[in-house]
Amino acid sequence: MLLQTNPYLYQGHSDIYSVTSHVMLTGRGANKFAESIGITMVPTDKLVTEYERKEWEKHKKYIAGVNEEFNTQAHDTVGAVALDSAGNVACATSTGGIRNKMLGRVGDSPVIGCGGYADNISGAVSCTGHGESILKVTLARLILSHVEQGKSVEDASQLSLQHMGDRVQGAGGAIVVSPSGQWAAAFTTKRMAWAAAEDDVLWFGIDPKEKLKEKLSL
Ligand SMILES: NC(=O)C[C@H](N)C(=O)O
Repeated sequence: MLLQTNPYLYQGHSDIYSVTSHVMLTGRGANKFAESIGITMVPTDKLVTEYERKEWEKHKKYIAGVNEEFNTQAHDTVGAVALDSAGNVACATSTGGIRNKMLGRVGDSPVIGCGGYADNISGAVSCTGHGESILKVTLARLILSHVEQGKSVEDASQLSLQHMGDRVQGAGGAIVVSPSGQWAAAFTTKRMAWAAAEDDVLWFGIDPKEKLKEKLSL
């Protein structure tokens, strides 16, 4: 399913290599490509829920609202990072973006190195939070640069989120996994719902410093 006019990142799609060596398409070109590989097109209004329509009515002032909101609240981005038994890492980031954005706004989520990054040398990251801030500091790549310089995934995430707060006053969160299986879920927003499956244990949390665990029945 493709939201019309949304940027469509198709890196990793199995059909891409037979079509082009580009890694990102947007707008009309993305729609044409999606159609050509059989992705179902739906009208934009079919993706608008009643709840979101009401929230949009409430938050019509973009400039005043958006940064503060991201600095305090959790949002709707869904991210995943994974490591397989052969040592391959992967990331995925999907978002509804932000409310009341300008036509043409591109957030961090589809931009490589910002909303996500994966490299078998250093690991995989998926980010959430204030997109403009994440773009300015290239958050996903920044975290992995710290990992490449010897920091643990936990320290690398904390340092990078701290840097984003200091330099551009933006809040956010990240999940990270390294090729050796170290992982972290870090955030500077008030809350971030996260979970991690490691062997037969499920780790999860939502508030700062919360780290609960449950044995999985496999
Ligand atoms: N909920 C989010 O994380 C929003 C996303 N990062 C954006 O700014 O588009």
